[in-house]
Formats: sequence, C-alpha cells, structure tokens
Amino acid sequence: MVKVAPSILSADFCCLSEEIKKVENGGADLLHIDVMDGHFVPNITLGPPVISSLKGKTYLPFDVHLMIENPEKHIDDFIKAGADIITVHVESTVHLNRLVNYIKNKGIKPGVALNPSTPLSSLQYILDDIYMILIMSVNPGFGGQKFIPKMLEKIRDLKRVILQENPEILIEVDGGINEENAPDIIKAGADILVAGSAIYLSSNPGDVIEKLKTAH
Ligand SMILES: O=C(CO)[C@@H](O)[C@H](O)COP(=O)(O)O
Ligand SMILES: [Co+2]
Repeated sequence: MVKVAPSILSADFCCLSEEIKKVENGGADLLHIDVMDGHFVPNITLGPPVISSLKGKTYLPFDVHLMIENPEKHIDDFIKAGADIITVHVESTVHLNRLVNYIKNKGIKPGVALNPSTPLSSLQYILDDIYMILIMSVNPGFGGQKFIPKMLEKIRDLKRVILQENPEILIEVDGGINEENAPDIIKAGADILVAGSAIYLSSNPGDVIEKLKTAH
C-alpha cells in the first residue's frame, strides 16, 4: 500500500504539535517537513530549531525536504535536529555524490529531489547510493499549487529505470496531490504521496489520509 506523508507547510504553525498529532492519529506514515531558504525557492519556512522542538512530540519519522542553496553547509544541523530522511535537490548542489554519501554515512536515509523540468538522467550515476527519489509535481516553494499532469509520464519513466537499476529505491511524489489525482499517481509508480493542503485544509485530515492510502 502507498504511504502518506502529510506536509506541515499547510498546518497551523502556531500549534504544530497538535497539528502533528492530528495526522499521526489519522494514520500518516511519515511527517514531511519543507525547509525553504528564500534563495533556492522564493519562500522562507523553518529550520533545525523548529524540527528539534518537534522531535519527541510524535513517533512519525521526519522526512525533511531541503529546498535550500548549499545544503552541505547545514546537513549536520538537520541530522542533529532529528531528521530520519534528508532529501536534497539535484539543482541545489554541485557535489551531489559527496553530499548523499555524507548523509548515508551518518546513518540517515538520503533522498534526492528533482524539480519538474529537471531530467531523470541527472540521477543516472547516483542510483546505487540513494534511498528515495522525490519527484516534484509542482514548482517548489509553496503549498496549494496544481499538480503538473506531465509529471505522470516522468513518474512512469522513473519507475522503469528503478526496476532495471535499483528496485529498492522509493519514489515520493510531492505537490498538488489530492483524492482525485492520487489513483493515477499511484498507478504511475509512486510509493509515497506527500500532501499538504489536501490534508491540512480539510475538516477531517484522517479521512483524507485514509482515502489517499486506499486510492486505486
Ligand atoms: O515541497 C513542497 C512545496 O515546495 C510540498 O511539500 C508542498 O508543501 C505540498 O503541498 P501541497 O501541494 O500538497 O499543498
Ligand atoms: Co516538500
């Protein structure tokens, strides 16, 4: 069954621990934490102090999505803060192989994210080193955007590559996911669905999580 990772970007930041409990009780599998620096993307969110303050408030693993320039400068801070998965953007660092292996050697699961226009070929020589690939299905920076339909083809193409090269890698899809488009995204090959606004702007987050998990 597909896993669901609610993004706290659309949660009420004034009471994050209650907001996290809501999705934990609603059956979430991971907690997706969007870190934005105002440079790599045109928005600023939160950093390591907020993440470490949330550790211990939930048993959900922390799926930290870094949308920051020069992520290598800050990796140790995110590890100390309690990240379980750290995903970096291919477009944000020159030394991707070094960074991914640094994360892995620290005992953290490394993920690599691709912006919608970045080709899959940028991952060709890194497939033995990573735990997860995050396909951005919106341009990163904001919650509440519309899913880019062309990304279904990208997910299908990636699934084919992974099955040939390293079937262990998980495919996470992030941006504009809701109950209506989830079946197609799952059919295309997604293992983990990130959803922010669909879950947090709903009056019943647990119901949305359940519908995403059982979509087919
Ligand atoms: O990384 C990002 C945005 O850059 C995402 O994780 C969004 O926060 C998902 O929000 P929705 O598109 O589901 O509202
Ligand atoms: Co994200």
